[in-house]
Amino acid sequence: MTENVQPKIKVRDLNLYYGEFHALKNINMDIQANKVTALIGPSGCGKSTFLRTLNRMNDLIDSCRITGKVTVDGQDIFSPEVDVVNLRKKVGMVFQRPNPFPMSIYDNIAYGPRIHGIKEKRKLDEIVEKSLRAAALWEEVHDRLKKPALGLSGGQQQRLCIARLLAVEPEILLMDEPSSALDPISTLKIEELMGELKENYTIVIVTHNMQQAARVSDFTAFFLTGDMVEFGETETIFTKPSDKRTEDYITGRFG
Ligand SMILES: Nc1ncnc2c1ncn2[C@@H]1O[C@H](COP(=O)(O)OP(=O)(O)OP(=O)(O)O)[C@@H](O)[C@H]1O
Repeated sequence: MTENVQPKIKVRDLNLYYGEFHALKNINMDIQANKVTALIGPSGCGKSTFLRTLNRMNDLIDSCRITGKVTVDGQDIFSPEVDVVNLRKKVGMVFQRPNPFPMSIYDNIAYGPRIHGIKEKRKLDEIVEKSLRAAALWEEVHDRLKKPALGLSGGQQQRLCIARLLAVEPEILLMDEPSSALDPISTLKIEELMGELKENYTIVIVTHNMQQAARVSDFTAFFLTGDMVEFGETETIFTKPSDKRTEDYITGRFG
């Protein structure tokens, strides 16, 4: 069956500079909806920089300059009409270290919806439950919602951060090494969760862990010193890469 769907994100001739330093070189990529796309490559190759470009987090860095085009659902994200707050609501991000707010589990999840004007308790209760269920955390925390989020384990905190993100109804989830600070069981839970979430969201993940990329992703992009060397279906990248540098990296010859 041939899929002929519009990519959720299109990246065209993207270049990014930190001052004089050319950190991303002419990147072109189509990111498909309801799939997991993994970004792999050795340290410093530009994976996080690329991920942060997708919701304009690099705007916060003064020396950063970008050329080229990124569209989300056909809309140019660098266009002056784009409201960055709305963009980041639609394209949310989970970081390497879980970063819950120092407040209750409930208030962490309700925080975003409250900012967006939802005040009614019944509605907030509903969002909190739905988000925690979607992040596979509800069963573990439903009887302690008013307890501090910082009392949760690292793995639970990371799923809480995912739930917090889901509460503002994003469409795209950017995950920057979301399990690198977690133990193997928590890592497995996050990986299982990604499999469930992709039914409703488009996921882009940076990972150092090649087994993880192979397990969770549908598509993989291999970066090297700011170039995107190869991009394709994960199975192909891991079994028959077309570039020798990809092969050397995935077989552990460097990086
Ligand atoms: N704010 C910044 N200012 C200047 N240079 C930066 C900045 N952020 C990143 N860089 C440089 O850009 C390059 C790409 O960094 P980036 O963090 O995107 O790589 P990465 O592949 O995610 O690395 P890692 O796997 O180690 O996190 C590196 O050489 C890095 O030193």
